[in-house]
Amino acid sequence: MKALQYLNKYFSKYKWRILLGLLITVLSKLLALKIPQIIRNSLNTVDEYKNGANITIDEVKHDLLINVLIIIGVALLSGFFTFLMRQTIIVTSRLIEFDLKNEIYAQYQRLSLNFYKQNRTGDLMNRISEDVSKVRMYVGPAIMYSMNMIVLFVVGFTQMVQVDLKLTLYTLIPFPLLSVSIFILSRVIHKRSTIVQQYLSKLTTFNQETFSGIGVLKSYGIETSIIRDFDEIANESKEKNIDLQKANALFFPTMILLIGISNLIVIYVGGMQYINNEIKIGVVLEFLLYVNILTWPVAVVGWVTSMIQQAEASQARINEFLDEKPEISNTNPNASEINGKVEFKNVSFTYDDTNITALKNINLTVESGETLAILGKTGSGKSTIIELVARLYDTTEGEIFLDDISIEKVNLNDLRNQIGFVPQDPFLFSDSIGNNIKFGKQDATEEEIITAAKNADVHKNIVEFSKGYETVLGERGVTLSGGQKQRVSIARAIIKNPKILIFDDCLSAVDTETEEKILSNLERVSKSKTTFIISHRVSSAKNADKIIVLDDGKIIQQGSHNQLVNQEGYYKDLYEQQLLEKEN
Ligand SMILES: Nc1ncnc2c1ncn2[C@@H]1O[C@H](COP(=O)(O)OP(=O)(O)OP(=O)(O)O)[C@@H](O)[C@H]1O
Repeated sequence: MKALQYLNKYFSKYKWRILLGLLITVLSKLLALKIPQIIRNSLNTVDEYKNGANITIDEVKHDLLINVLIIIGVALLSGFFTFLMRQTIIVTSRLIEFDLKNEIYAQYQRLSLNFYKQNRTGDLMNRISEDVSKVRMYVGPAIMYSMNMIVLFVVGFTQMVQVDLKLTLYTLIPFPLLSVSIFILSRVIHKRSTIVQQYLSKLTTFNQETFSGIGVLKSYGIETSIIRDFDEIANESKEKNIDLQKANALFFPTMILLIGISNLIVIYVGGMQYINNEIKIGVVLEFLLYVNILTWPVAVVGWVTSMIQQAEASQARINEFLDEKPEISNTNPNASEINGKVEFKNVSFTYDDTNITALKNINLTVESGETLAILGKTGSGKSTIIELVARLYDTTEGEIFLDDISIEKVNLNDLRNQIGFVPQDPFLFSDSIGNNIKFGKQDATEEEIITAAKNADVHKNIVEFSKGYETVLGERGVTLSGGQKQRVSIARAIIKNPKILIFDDCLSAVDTETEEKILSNLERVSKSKTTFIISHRVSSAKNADKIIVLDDGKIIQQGSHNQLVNQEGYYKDLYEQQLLEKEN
């Protein structure tokens, strides 16, 4: 129950609703437990009349009629209270479910990029949907049925004792046995439901990955082997579910058996007591009704216990993510003015998960408004440099300064707001092209969207679609080519009008002619902005104020285009090779 303590703050938030629910439950059960007493009195009256008591048949009929009317009234009122009980407690559980989902979602947004690299999307989705549903079963139905059970037991037991202590004790003989079986079975259920939950996550992750990579799967023609893999996981998941169901299924027969024994005890012991004139006949019927009223709450004990066990397992999984501290966090609550001068001083960086040192003792300065081009072989550390500028990671050694202030002391929101980032593999949302561009500036006008698209040289393509900027992209919409995606993504960065622009190899999918056009537009747009261009082409780098060449995380060359083409090395070789390709 430790993990579930996390929910106490929500119980405290909705305490009045829950208390009202509790009050209504007490009232409803008090009324339900009146019925056995009324029936006992009716039967006793009939029995007394039969045994020659001083009472007329009309008085008996009148008594019975009144009792029938009271029973109908009590049943109706008890039903109404039961309705209200569901309305208060189940509605509260939906409110807590809503709050918890929002809390998890907000935490997901806070967590750093590294967290997403270490955890699978399917797992993240499972915790916010499946696990939260399991927790809701605890805060709603489980609590409602527990309250129900406690009230019925406390009130029912008190009434039984008041009527006859000896018969009560006999009736309750099977109950200790019941508690022990519930304890043993609930432990088994807890273990098995944790395993079932893990398999569910595994299945969701598997599905999510296969659907995202469906193009690759089909092009490699490995559908059959994927179906086999799915079948294997689904089969294991099924086996674990069957194991859980076996334990669940044992509950009801155990309960029914023990309740049946109680009924037999009431008939036998109560019958004997009646013969010995210790009790009246109505009491036997009253006790049989009590046992049957208590049957339902006892029978659901198993179900409730398993709901609580599953909720405990799910909440523990949720807490794991809620307790996660974002690796990158804002340390400066005050606004930061950003001009765009970036300086790396002895910066080294090692990725935690792979232990790869991607950058080794980097020193460089990019003045505000300057353009830096970064070249180098694949895996040489180019993307890592700009990931550090955007503070997606913090340096392992050395320091990065933004306008002469340590980047870790700059307000993180202001930093990110002043960066227009075009990643290597652009991501577009399943929304219209216009909205995808507007993502960079929510209040952008139509004119601004068009200008940005023109600067990214994608306007012509967009207007060719019948719905123009309203064209919906994604799963059920139009699929853009790699080059078009890159250019929409560039338009999204430009429209933001940030102080720092970052282009991570984002012209790789366009031809050299389009590249030239975009670059000359960018030169105009990015005039007063600090710009980072990562590329494998000299054509993208040649106009930059500074160029650096990386190799294995180290800067091996730096200077302007003119300086580097006159220097033996990677840049000159690349330049000559690409010149040759162009001529051919
Ligand atoms: N998220 C990550 N976790 C662990 N290692 C990483 C991660 N990202 C990159 N690396 C490793 O760091 C090194 C530098 O990668 P980086 O992406 O910076 O290279 P790059 O020069 O941009 O390559 P490319 O031109 O292929 O994009 C590589 O060895 C890479 O495998």
